[in-house]
Order: sequence, then structure tokens, then C-alpha cells
Amino acid sequence: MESAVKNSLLAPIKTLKFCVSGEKQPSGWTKHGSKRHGKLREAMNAQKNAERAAMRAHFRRKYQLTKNAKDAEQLRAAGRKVCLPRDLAKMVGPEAPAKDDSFGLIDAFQSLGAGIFTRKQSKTPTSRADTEPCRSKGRRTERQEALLCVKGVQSDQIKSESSSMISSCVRPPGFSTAVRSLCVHACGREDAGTERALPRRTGGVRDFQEIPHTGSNGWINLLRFWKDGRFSLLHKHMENTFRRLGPIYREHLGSQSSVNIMLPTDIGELFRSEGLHPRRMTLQPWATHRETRRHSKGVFLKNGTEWRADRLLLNREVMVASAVRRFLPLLDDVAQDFCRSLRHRVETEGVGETGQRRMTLDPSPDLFRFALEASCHVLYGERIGLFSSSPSEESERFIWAVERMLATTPPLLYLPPRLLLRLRAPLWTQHATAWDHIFSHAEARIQRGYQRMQMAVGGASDGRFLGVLGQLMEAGQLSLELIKANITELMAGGVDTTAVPLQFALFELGRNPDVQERVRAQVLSSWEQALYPVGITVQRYPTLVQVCLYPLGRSPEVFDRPERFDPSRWAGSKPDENAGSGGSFRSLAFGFGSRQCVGRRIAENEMQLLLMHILRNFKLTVSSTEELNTKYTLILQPESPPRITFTTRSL
Ligand code: HEM
Repeated sequence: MESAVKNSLLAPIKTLKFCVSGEKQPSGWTKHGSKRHGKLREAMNAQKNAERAAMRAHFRRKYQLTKNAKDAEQLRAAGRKVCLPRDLAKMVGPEAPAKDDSFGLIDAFQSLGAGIFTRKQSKTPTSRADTEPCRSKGRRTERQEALLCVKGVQSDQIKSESSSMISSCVRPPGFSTAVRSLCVHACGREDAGTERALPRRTGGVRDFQEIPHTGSNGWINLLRFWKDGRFSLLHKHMENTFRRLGPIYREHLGSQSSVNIMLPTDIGELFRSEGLHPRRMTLQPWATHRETRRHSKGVFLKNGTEWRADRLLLNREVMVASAVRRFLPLLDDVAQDFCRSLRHRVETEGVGETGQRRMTLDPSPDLFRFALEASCHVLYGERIGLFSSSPSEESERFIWAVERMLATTPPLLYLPPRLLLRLRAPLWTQHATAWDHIFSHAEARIQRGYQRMQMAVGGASDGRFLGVLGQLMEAGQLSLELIKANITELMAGGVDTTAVPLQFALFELGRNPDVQERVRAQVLSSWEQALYPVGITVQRYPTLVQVCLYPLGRSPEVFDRPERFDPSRWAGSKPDENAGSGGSFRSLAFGFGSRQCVGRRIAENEMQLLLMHILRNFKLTVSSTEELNTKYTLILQPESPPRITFTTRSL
């Protein structure tokens, strides 16, 4: 590894000899040089060494190699003044997300050889993804560009920590500079730090304490939350609070404190400051379950180098383009089966003339089954027969368990789970039992997968895709215990998260017939994600900052007519008239950067394929175009699932 990294370092570091600071010998330079020239040469060498050290330090951090004292020494010798040439500065600079780097539907169908679409898409993940697939490319602003050329850059600051360079202002200990700079943008109002908000004021960095808040006593706030039943309406609470207090506020709830933000500029600021090991809020009830049951944790619950080691191995199996190509046909099989079975049902049980039979139903139970069937096919390489007339009790129990586990998580987040465990509180018992079901479902499948692998000649798969599980086992780089932990998390994270947005999407297509027609005709790769983000926040430490996706998606400050279902806002190169600055940090349903959703490629393709097959088979209508009421149960979902009328189309 070290040698591969050295090779990749060699070229960029060599180019440093042409760097501004050491570009040419000064005129009048003699072979031996004068004393004055000697000093000059020394200074130039020190500068050159410092630049090389800065680059080395960057790559050492990137590839998790041990630090080198010489780098720090050389930086020190140059008085910590490092001004990298533009192209090198670019390599160590921050990245903003591309508008949408999804592996789109059209790619999907081209890979399947369906040949239905001819429009070319160039957004397939590149080979870079083999090592760092989650970071999407983007352009730096002039301001960031300038920030890279700063005085006093220390070796361990050089990576994408632009916000830590933002100001030379005094930093209170433990207070993230990203949050400080957020204050510059968003907190410029007269009486921040209270429950009132006054008009914005431009100006310098304001104090953390000045960020407005919803009440300083976390326990009183929590009581209010319980009393008003606000847990299930957390997304609405956030939207209202932003309206009341402005685009940044603090919230104390029980033992949790967070700074909540929603503007793309602020979100960009936060994400540009994330390092090699981004941290989210730990879902303590989940962690306590693993600890008390002595299960290992997977990427969802891990942090630091342990997280990164697992994550890079998982990326290879579920995020990179070659992995997507492996599992795409499996997802397509399931999506086609779903549509065949629904079509059969509408044709036999529906009403209307032949060729245009119709049936109105709540598709949510079928969508949950679809998502579970698709997950099992991709993760275990196994079909579990959920579209048959009598799906197994075990599968039904799994779906119930995931739903229970999610619903019991939010209220447990603000209370100490170990205390509840000791008190045998029913809420905790329900939560832990739900997780036990999820684990035993995964355990049974992992055992079967293991046996199948053993039975295959020499333990190898004979070229057959045995699912992500088989791939991980064959690679042999994760222990069986860690494979189990991660596969279980992928199973738990992969069902409701896709089934619910599918409900929203069908409903929106049903009540927007013109959009439905356009999508059917074009079958574009992107559709609404910001309006109903299943995860309503993305979080980062230090100082818990929550990016509030629901208010972001519904803000007229960020989107032109945000309430309108308009998938075309994500397509093509339509300028973001309303994006304001930080425009690209608007589509964050899957989070951002190296810690973004690891199931993203599975989810996107699973949902897109299903929608595509549905639109080819059916016309969708809804009886009411009223807004859907929504509730939050760790994921955002409709309060009651919408009923959709499916009318068959001729193929
Ligand atoms: C529409 C569907 C989905 C959405 C909107 C979604 C959203 C998210 C978000 C917002 C995060 C946090 C990212 C961050 O902090 O930057 C996340 C993490 C995660 N998701 Fe998803 N997700 C979806 C589907 C899936 C699926 C299908 C799987 C599994 C196959 C999955 C497994 C995970 C895991 C394991 C993590 C933790 C990753 C880590 O910490 O390294 N998700 N997801």
C-alpha cells in the first residue's frame, strides 16, 4: 500500500519544483553563489521543502499512513508559510457535491441491454470510486481557492479544512470552526440566543451563544415535546422553528444539544470542513442493543479508523460501478416480477374493459415486500418468494420488526437507554426485541449463504453472484462477525427507506398527470427526493450540527415553488435561479461525502427500476390531490398510506 501511495505521490510532488516559490533561479546566480544568494537559496529550499511536506502530509492523511515528523519540521522551517500552486492546491482542496452523481436509470437500462433509451448519460461513477467512491466532484469558489493560499497552514490542517482557515478569529475551545463560520452567515441578527429573531445583520463572526434557541433547559423542552406529541412531527417542528428563529438555531432536548441549519451555503460550510472520518449522531439505542447483546457494530454505528476500514470494503461491494453492474440485473428481476404480479392482480380482480382494467389499492404492503425481496436478492443472492400468494411468516415478521425498531427509536434517543434497560421499560424491551428479530433473520440467511459457499467447489462461487454477503466472504477481508454486523445493518437500513419514498413517488405521479406523462416518456433518472427526505436530517460533529432536509426541501429561499412536484428541477443543466450561494448543497437525501448512505446505489436503482416498470405497465391516478400528512418515525412517511388507482396500459 505504502509503495503504491508513494508512486502516486511522486508525480504531484515532482511538479513542485516548478512551483512559484522555486520556479527559476534568480538572475545573477553563480554556481557557488554569494552569501546573500546562499541565504536566498536556503529560504527557497525551505519553501520548496515545505510545499512538498504539505503535499506529503495531505496524502499521508488521505491514505491513513503514519505521520512523518520531517514534514512538520519542514513546514516549521518555512515559517509555516505555504502557498501551493493552483493545480496542487486543487488536489488538497475541499470538494462540493456535484448536482447529482447518481448512477441513473438510463445507465441502468443501458447496462441491462434493454436499449430503450438513447440519451447518453455521463454520470457513471468513475474508477476513482474504487478507493473513494463517495466524494463527488465539484468546483471551489474563488474564496475557497484563496483560502488555500494562506499563511500559517499547518500540516494537519491542509486537507479540506477550508472552514478552519476561514478566519483568524478567536476560537472558544471545543467549538467547531465550521459552526463559527455558520454564525457569520446565518446568525447575523440582533437578538440571537433568545427565542426571538430579528432581521439579519451582516457583519463579523458572532458568538456561539448568540445563536437563537428554543429554550435552554433540555429537560423542560423534552417534556414539552412529549406533551405535544411532537416526536412524530419533528420535521414540522423544525420547519416552524426555522420560520420563527431564522435559518440557524440551537435546540436542547433531554441529553441532546444540536445546532440546526438549512441553507445550502451553511450546509456547504459544514460539509467542506469534514475530515477523513466524518461523524454522525450516534443512535444510542441501537448502540446499546449491540453492546448488551455482544454483537459487533457495523458502519452505521462505528466511527474513526474502524469505520473507515469497514466502509472502504463495503464500498467495493455496493457503491462502485462494477458492483452496481453486478447487482442491477437482480434488482431488475425483482422489479419486473413485482409489476407482473401487480398486473395479474389488476387484470383478474380489477374493473373496466380489457386492456384498461383498473384497481384502487394501498400499495404500501406490496412495496415493503418488494423492498425486502430486492434487498435479500442483492445482499444474499437469494429470492425469498414474497410475491407468492403466501409469503413466509418469517418475512412478514422481519418487516414488522424493522417498522417497530424504527418507530421506537426517536423517543429513546433522548433518554439514557441503559437506565431504561435496568428499569425494563416497555419501550426499550420492544426496541431490543425488534432488533433481535432483525438479527435472527440476518443470522439465518448468513448461515445459509455460508453453507452455499462451502458447497461451491473449493469454497468459491463458480462465477455465480452470491450476493454482497458472498462477495464479502470470498474477499475474506472482514471477519465473519463484522460481515454479520454490516449485513444486518444493510438489511435493516434497506427496506423502509426505499419502500416509503416509492409510496410518495407513486402518489405524486398520480396527482400530477402531466409530470407522469413526461416522466413516462423520458424516464429520467431523477425524481423528487428533497420534498420528502426519508431521513429528515443529516448530522455532523464536533458540536452536533443537523442539516434539516425537510425545511430545506420546502424553503422558497432555496427552491423555486418548492411545493411543486417537478423532477425536472434535478435534471439537465437548468440554472438554479433560486439556489443562492452554495447552490449545489440542495439534494442531500443520501447525505454527503465519504459518510453518505452506503446503500445509495442499491436504493436509487431499486426505486428507479420499479418506477420505470410501473410507468410502462400502468397509468396512475389518485382520488384526492390533497397534500399528504406525514409523520416521523426515524424516517419520514405518510401518516396513512395513499391509495393509488393502477390502470393497465398496453405494453
Ligand atoms: C431512498 C433510500 C435511502 C435514503 C434516502 C437513505 C439515506 C441515508 C442517509 C441520509 C444516511 C446518512 C448519510 C450521512 O450521514 O451523510 C444514510 C446512511 C446509511 N444508509 Fe441509507 N438511505 C437509503 C437507503 C439505504 C439502503 C437501501 C441501505 C442498505 C442497503 C442503506 C444503508 C445505510 C447505511 C449502512 C448507512 C450508514 C453509512 C455510514 O455511516 O457509513 N440505506 N442513509
